[in-house]
This record gives sequence, structure tokens and C-alpha cells, in this order.
Amino acid sequence: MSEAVRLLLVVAVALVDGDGRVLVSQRPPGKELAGLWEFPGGKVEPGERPEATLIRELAEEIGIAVEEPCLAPLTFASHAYPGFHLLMPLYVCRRWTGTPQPLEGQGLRWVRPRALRDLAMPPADAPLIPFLIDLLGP
Ligand SMILES: Nc1nc2c([nH]c(=O)n2[C@@H]2O[C@H](COP(=O)(O)OP(=O)(O)OP(=O)(O)O)[C@@H](O)[C@H]2O)c(=O)[nH]1
Repeated sequence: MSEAVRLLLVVAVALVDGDGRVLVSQRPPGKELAGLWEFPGGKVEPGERPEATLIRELAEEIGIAVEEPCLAPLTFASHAYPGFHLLMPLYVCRRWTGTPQPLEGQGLRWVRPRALRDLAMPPADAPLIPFLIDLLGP
């Protein structure tokens, strides 16, 4: 039998603005993978539905309100990190209330999907970029 892995379920979202740009957030100093740009989101807590996790994280991290029907599944990442295996559904969202703000002192940037390739992102995220380019154009 192969070695047991710890599976970590994290949900993330590509918020898309009217110009087809995507919001990325820079992991704050002190966290694992600090300085890398990522899609907003976080770990699914025990007993929590993934969509509820995203709605909670978006309110906590960037101060916007999202309605569940506005979260559309796009694709997912499956990546072996040292010590755990990340499974990360990526949703797309084009409608929300409020203006994204860096409530946790993180950097926030709106970028065209093609420009994601030039950002330092966690290794799990690279395979997600072509799906965003297909959906939104470069
Ligand atoms: N949110 C998010 N997490 C990602 C992405 N890519 C990626 O590998 N991850 C990984 O998924 C995990 C998310 O953990 P997190 O620390 O952001 O979750 P959280 O907000 O619940 O953390 P906390 O325990 O500090 O509250 C980390 O291991 C992170 O490196 C991404 O694009 N977005």
C-alpha cells in the first residue's frame, strides 16, 4: 500500500472585474509561502460547506459580500506539498457587493490572466492559469 497522505481542502476564487482582470492577494509575512500571490480563499473548516468557506473568507480577508449563486466552479488544483496534499477547487465570481480591501495587510492586485504567469504564485496554482485564459482571454 502506498504511504498515507494528509488531504487539505482549500477553496479559492478568481474574482473577475468588468475588464476581465482577476484579483490576486499577496500572502502576508509570517505565513507559509509568504510573499507569493494567490487567489483569495482558505481552508474549509470541519462541518463547513466549501461555498460558505469562500463567502466567509472573502468577508474576512477583503471585506466583500458574495451571494452563493454568484460562485461558479471552474476547475481545481491537486498538488503534493511536503507533508500534505492540497485539493483546491477554484470558483469564478463576477458579482459582489463592496470594494475589495486589504483587511489583513496583504497586497491586492488586479491582473489580466496572462499576467498571472509572471507573478510568483504557489506551485499548485500554475495549472489553473490556462483555464482562466480560456475563460477570459489573455
Ligand atoms: N487561498 C489560497 N491558498 C492557496 C493557493 N494556492 C495554494 O497552494 N494555497 C495553499 O492553500 C493553503 C491555504 O491556507 P491558508 O493559510 O491561506 O488558509 P487559511 O486562510 O485558512 O489559513 P490560516 O490557518 O492562517 O487561517 C496554504 O497551504 C496555501 O499555500 C491559492 O491560490 N489561494
